[in-house]
Amino acid sequence: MNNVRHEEAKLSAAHLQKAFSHAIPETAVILGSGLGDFTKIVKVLESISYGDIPHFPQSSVAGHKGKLTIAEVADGKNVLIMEGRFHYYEGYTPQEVTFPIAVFKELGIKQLIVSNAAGGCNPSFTAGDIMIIDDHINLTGNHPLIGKNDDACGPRFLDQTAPYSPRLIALAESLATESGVAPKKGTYVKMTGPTYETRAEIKMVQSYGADSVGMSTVYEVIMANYFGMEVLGISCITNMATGLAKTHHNHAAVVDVANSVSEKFSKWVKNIVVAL
Ligand SMILES: O=P(O)(O)O[C@@H]1C[C@H](O)[C@@H](CO)O1
Ligand code: HPA
Repeated sequence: MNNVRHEEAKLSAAHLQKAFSHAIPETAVILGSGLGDFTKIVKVLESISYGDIPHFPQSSVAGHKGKLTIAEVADGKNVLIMEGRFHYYEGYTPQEVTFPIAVFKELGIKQLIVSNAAGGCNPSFTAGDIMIIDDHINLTGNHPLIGKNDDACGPRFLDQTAPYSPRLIALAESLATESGVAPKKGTYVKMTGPTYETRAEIKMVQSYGADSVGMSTVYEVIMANYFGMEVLGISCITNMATGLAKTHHNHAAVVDVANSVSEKFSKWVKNIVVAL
């Protein structure tokens, strides 16, 4: 089996190009759990439900709306927004999780801003912090590029020296203060979920250098790297990770904290998109 569902991605992209009345922007944003309020500070132009896009998977997680939206961030500057993503723990294969990225490639997306809700593993963090992802660890035991490689799509052996664009990180940092954020920077570890981690697992990932831990993002970033997109990754630290937190975890609390930082996160991301 091919690692990229190229023909299906082409069909989805062709459908979207016809269905959207606006031109497809060059920048896309994936909104993590509870970060959907980004659409409230931009001018939404039009949306298409995932269910109406051929071959697209469906979102099943609270805090993930399940539509693809074109919005205006400034005069003449639009962005494509994925309101909800797909997770490995939902039963999707890594190829299904990253299918939207293959569609983005067909749509001509050049920059991808990917966000998530995550647990903080770095003891200097607190819930409500925002972290620029500057590296990641894939601890899932699976990988979206496994399968027969089509060299026309991307290389068989993909370099991962800088999965997150130094240019976009510098841009995000330069716009932080005026956007009202003081971002941390660090390494995001992707576990499969759907359980939150045990105390021992968090000790293990801390020893690996993890600053945040979550259940998404990395497959999407690998696929975007494969297609040569520039990637910016942002974790919203919704809770301190297991063993560092004073309370037990639950998804409603994760979404609540993400909602509470959503305003400054959104302002920052909007400023970044405008500056691109
Ligand atoms: O989609 P993201 O990574 O933002 O969502 C996180 C990980 C799980 O889906 C969920 C756990 O609360 O939030
Ligand atoms: N662990 C994994 N995923 C998460 C967490 C966490 O503590 N918080 C939000 N998403």
